[in-house]
Amino acid sequence: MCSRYGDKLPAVDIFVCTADAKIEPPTMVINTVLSVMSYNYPPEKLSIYLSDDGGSEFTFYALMEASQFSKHWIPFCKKFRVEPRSLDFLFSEFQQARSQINRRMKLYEDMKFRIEAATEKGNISKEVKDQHKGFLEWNSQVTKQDHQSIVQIRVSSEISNAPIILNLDCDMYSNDSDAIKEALCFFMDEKHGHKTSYVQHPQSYNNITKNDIYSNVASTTHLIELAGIDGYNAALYCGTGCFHRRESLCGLKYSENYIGELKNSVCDTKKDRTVHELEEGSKILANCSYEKGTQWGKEMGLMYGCPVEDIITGLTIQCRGWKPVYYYPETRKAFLGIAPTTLDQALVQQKRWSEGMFQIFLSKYCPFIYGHGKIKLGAQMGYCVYLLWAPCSFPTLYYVTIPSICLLHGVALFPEVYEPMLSRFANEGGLIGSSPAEVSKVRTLLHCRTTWSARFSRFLFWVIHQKSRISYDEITNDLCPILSVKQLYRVCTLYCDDNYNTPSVSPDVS
Ligand SMILES: O=c1ccn([C@@H]2O[C@H](COP(=O)(O)OP(=O)(O)O[C@H]3O[C@H](CO)[C@@H](O)[C@H](O)[C@H]3O)[C@@H](O)[C@H]2O)c(=O)[nH]1
Repeated sequence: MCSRYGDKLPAVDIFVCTADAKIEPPTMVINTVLSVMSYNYPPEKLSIYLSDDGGSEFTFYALMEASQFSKHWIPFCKKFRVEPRSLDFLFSEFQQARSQINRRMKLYEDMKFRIEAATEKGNISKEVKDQHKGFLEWNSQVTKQDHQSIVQIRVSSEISNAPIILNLDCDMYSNDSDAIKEALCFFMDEKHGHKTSYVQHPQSYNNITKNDIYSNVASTTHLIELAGIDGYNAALYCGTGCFHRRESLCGLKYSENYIGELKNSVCDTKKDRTVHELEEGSKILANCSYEKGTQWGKEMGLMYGCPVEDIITGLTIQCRGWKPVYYYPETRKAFLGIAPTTLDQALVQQKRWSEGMFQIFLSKYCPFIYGHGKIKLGAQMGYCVYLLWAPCSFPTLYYVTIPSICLLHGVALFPEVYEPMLSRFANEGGLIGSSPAEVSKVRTLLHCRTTWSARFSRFLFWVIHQKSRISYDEITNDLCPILSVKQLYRVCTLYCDDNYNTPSVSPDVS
């Protein structure tokens, strides 16, 4: 792609967001930042932003360390084509490559030690603080909830204004250094590229446990549901691992006249302004009060006011006429994150998601209302697979509890079999046309005083026999592995009473 488009490749802004230095350790955050800094992409076209809602000076310090470390790390990655470019992962997984990476590993471990020691102590030494004037922003009045502006999306419009934006959670590192180029293939497609608003990657994890009891792999979601909904041009925006077209994210409506040129823009304003001027200008934009009375959070940028702002944002973009793409690369996942591994983490996450999605269903953003006439019916229904997670928990709960309890207590799950039903089953089983003696045998079978499940099992066995016209011996010896009738047979023999003793001899069915 670089050789084909050369200088015409668009600039890309990458946003990593973090919120709490305790839950999201600064070393993890810089792992993500360093992994995206080392993309195989012209460095002058890449701008990386870290949004720290918690305003932690430890994260700031970690970034400062990372910027020093990157001078050793990025050239090394590019020279030896290291994959993936997440330090923690690489150093823990590829012990055999130690000799090659020993020097970087030592540098990294020293840096990690310094950052962790400062975080643990809750204090950054004066010596370190003197190295960067940024530390002056932190004083005794600064708290997690109330601090000066750090970075917001619209800030990048002041600084780099790239036409493509990648947004990432801080625990989601880049696992494929060519991911930007792959995503650009969609945006730069000559036929359909101009309609593409975003390219969403699945949310995959690198800490999947052996039994994956919280179902973090989510194969059904990733390989079937999201891919299926994409067939209706309605890829869901999942909040991370997503490449956006800046214009569509900032509220532009798609129209047939839209050319969709990805201008290699570096904001004009940047050229004549000093770093200090840019910084001051950005602070105004980043302040929460900037968006009061504007369309930010309503029509522009991410939609606020809902725990799953990403789903709503994706829906509104699609309703403005854009066609997003869901991309599941088969060879190498583009991003890997950290999945919840304990019950409380999993419950909190699932509860927040299902609550937030049900809120959307009940709000004016319900896809059947908001999306009516704007997106396809299949897409509206596809959204509801997720938006109705919360109420779907009731039937799910029923299916996992009630049948198990019934089976344990020998209670019938289905109504008792009675005469009109029998004729239907008999038809299915090929009994119609059988001799009266045969039919009578089945009747006896169904009405003998054993448990309901035994009767039903015996009946199934009979149906197989009738359908296939082969002997019981053949069924049990040859077809058991395929049809699993052996268990059925056992159940039959166990519950067989005097009225009917099929399993031992093959009845005459001629
Ligand atoms: O006030 C906040 C809260 C969270 N975050 C960051 O947002 C990301 C996701 O938050 P998290 O609490 O880890 O939520 P998850 O449930 O793991 O996130 C998934 O679900 C969210 C809601 O749909 C999406 O926003 C996320 O992108 C998606 O990964 C993390 O990097 C946080 O640091 C902030 O920047 N500010």
